[in-house]
Amino acid sequence: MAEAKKLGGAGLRGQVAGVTSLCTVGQSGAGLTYRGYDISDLADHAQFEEVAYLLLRGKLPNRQELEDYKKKLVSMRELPYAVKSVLEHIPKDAHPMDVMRTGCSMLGNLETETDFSQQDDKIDRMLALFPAIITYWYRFAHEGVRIDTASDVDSIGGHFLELLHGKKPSELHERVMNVSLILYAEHEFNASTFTARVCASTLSDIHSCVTGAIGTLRGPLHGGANEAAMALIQKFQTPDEAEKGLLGMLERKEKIMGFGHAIYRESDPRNAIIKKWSEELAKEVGDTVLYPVSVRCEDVMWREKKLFCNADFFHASAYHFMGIPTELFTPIFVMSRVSGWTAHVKEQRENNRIIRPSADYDGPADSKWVPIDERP
Ligand SMILES: CC(=O)SCCNC(=O)CCNC(=O)[C@H](O)C(C)(C)COP(=O)(O)OP(=O)(O)OC[C@H]1O[C@@H](n2cnc3c(N)ncnc32)[C@H](O)[C@@H]1OP(=O)(O)O
Ligand SMILES: O=C([O-])CC(=O)C(=O)O
Repeated sequence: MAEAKKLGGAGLRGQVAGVTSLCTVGQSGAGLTYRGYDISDLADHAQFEEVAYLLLRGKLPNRQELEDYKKKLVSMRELPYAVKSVLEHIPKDAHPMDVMRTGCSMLGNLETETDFSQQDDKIDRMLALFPAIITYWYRFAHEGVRIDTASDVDSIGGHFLELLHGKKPSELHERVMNVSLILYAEHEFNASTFTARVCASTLSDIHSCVTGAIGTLRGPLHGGANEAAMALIQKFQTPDEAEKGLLGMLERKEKIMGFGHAIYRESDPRNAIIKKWSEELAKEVGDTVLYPVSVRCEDVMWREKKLFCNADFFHASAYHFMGIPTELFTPIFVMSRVSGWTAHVKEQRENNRIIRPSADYDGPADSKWVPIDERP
């Protein structure tokens, strides 16, 4: 019984649950790779669309292939009328991750994957449309405007910023979005990806796999941590205040969002990359509070608990400096991770057996049936 309880609380940590050729996480010497490419090389040199192609088509595109792929994605940006109509009926105070989940699910009703040979087109359509789904709803709910979701900004990150702010983004902001989408694209058997693979293993359709994954990513222990990290850093006016506040939280055994990781033990390689961009953006906007507060949080957590920032922590300030509302942080994660989720769905489909582990039973034995009127 005690053994079963221990297992139940272990979150399958350390169990190998399948095989992938998409990504390695936490291997010494190379913290994170996508199909063997180091994350810092990809963040320094690649476009997000190039990385999506790598994950989904199995190799880096050549110049012509990348150009064609980007053109295809740009051509798929028109939101169907029925999706717009559903989005217009979602209340202003809905959680944007619920909007993403509903938008994806509605798309699945309109453009159902009836045959797996359609998977690449369905996936590309989601990649192309997710920025429009969230910004169409957000701007309609908050400003009462029906935005035109077509645009000639050809990057997915730049397109999102343009739809959100109603103007072309600066080169710096488009670059940071690009890096951010690359960092979030893929991460082996994390909870949301595993959800997508379990769904795929039943031979379900691609929109169901992604809808389930969005629901899993929403939680604050996973993708939702970037929003929770923002709420944390905004509580403090100075680094000293942040230090005092964090020490109190640690004493009360509260979880500090944006810190720690299920696999990495010493650092999350994505942190140094997004931290650098957050610093650059802080300089651009003349911030003297959020960035120094974030750095102090990082120092205190390492000094006190040997806990390090994960990918989410410095994303909070970086997104904030680009004028992105906090509640849209996790939907950006969706715009990116849909590439990783669907690459895993494709991989699962290539060598499928329904995923069905076992459980150790620790409930009562030999329960005797009691008629309803005789129950206490
Ligand atoms: C993109 C992503 O999804 S990254 C993850 C985003 N999530 C967060 O930032 C939420 C905050 N972090 C956490 O809750 C956890 O670190 C998780 C969920 C990411 C990983 O959970 P686990 O694998 O269970 O963590 P781990 O085994 O390393 O925990 C070791 C100890 O450190 C503690 N700890 C871990 N993270 C934190 C944290 N952020 N704040 C305070 N304590 C923490 C745990 O409670 C545990 O303490 P215990 O032994 O007294 O129970
Ligand atoms: O791998 C995990 O458990 C969580 C994570 O960092 C991610 O999904 O990017």
